[in-house]
Amino acid sequence: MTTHSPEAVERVEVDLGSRSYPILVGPELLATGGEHIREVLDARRVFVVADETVAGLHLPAFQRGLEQAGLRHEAFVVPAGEHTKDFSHLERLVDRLLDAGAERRDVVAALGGGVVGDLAGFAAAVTLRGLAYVQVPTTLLAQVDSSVGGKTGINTRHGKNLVGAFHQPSLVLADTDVLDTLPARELRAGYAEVVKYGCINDAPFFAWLETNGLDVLEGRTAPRREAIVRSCRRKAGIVAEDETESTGARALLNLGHTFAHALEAECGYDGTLLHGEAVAIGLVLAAELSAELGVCPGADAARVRAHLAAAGLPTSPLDRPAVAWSVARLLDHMAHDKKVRDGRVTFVLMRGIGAAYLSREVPREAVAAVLGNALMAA
Ligand SMILES: NC(=O)c1ccc[n+]([C@@H]2O[C@H](COP(=O)([O-])OP(=O)(O)OC[C@H]3O[C@@H](n4cnc5c(N)ncnc54)[C@H](O)[C@@H]3O)[C@@H](O)[C@H]2O)c1
Ligand SMILES: O=C(O)C(=O)C[C@@H](O)[C@H](O)[C@H](O)COP(=O)(O)O
Ligand SMILES: [Zn+2]
Repeated sequence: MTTHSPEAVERVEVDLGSRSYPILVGPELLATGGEHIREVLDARRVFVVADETVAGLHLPAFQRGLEQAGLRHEAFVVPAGEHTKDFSHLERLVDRLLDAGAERRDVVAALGGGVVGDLAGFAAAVTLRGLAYVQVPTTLLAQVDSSVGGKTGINTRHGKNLVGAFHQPSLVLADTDVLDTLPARELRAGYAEVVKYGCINDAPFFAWLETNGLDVLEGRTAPRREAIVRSCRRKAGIVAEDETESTGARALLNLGHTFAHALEAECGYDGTLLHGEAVAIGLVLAAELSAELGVCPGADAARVRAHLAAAGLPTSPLDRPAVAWSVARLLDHMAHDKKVRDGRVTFVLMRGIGAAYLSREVPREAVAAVLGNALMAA
């Protein structure tokens, strides 16, 4: 086994006063996870939540690390996939924590992708009115986005992430080695959220991705770590400015998501569109809506589409031709967006790559026109 120097691990701080925490990014963090947990928490016992796939691949290494650090632990395995982010699995998980005699000094560890992170984080938020938890993200998406910032929750029949809580983790351990087992489709899906940061407020990062994106996807160590660290820095900065999405800054992280959540809801979370794939299409539609409204150069919208396509991501709902897409139904889903105020959806638009902003002035007809164009066969 290769051993890496401690310098190979980079540290990003999420600065939230008493709720601040570090994100560690680098190799072998599963093996050293127990020690890192001990550095930040006086843990009595660690309840590890993982889905079946991740449990088979990475749970033993994480458990060994906990044992080496002298931490007692217990594992709860949940089914893989978006359907697990629901009331029934939340209830089961909370019951299992209580059956195991959870106490306030126990810690939940979410070992997995965004589904496990959101579900286990929410279970931690509500069990005994709040257990500490650590995020151990194992997908690219979770390492660059869902493990950071404390949004936890589940989907309901009304839509995506509609029940949840802001509950910050005490530590994020992003072990870059675990990405070696991640299927290529999942890796690409996570890459869409990386591109999102470039679109929001980091045009040089977007340009860097245009040059280095394929290296990131192919797993070259330095560019991959650079992309993860830079994404975490961007997200940490925005979260520190507006932890609970109350001033508007954090809503920028929702770029592309008003469309994405509607697309996911329309597919019934059945895996036709992964979250990151829906975000890729959503980024293109948000850029095209901005161009349609005359606020964003068409050339920038074209760059967003071209880069996501070059990364092998879908850029149009028609990339999933088996779905009977309908503009009216997508608009209905958007009406449940959490950014609705007085019945109007707040959109995240772009004045160009790296210049996202919020607008409450987007006419429904413009959104319908962009969706209509997207659903017209090429
Ligand atoms: N809380 C937030 O801020 C936030 C941000 C972005 C996305 N999300 C949520 O995250 C979810 C999507 O997360 P995701 O894309 O990580 O999906 P996921 O958690 O479903 O993981 C994707 C698949 O990869 C498998 N997997 C995970 N790690 C693996 C590994 N190392 N090797 C092999 N297989 C592995 C999983 O078993 C699963 O089948 C969505 O529910 C989305 O809403 C939340
Ligand atoms: O952390 C945030 O804030 C985000 O918006 C990140 C998104 O990538 C993520 O998909 C998030 O779960 C969406 O949040 P929601 O509040 O729109 O459900
Ligand atoms: Zn997202």
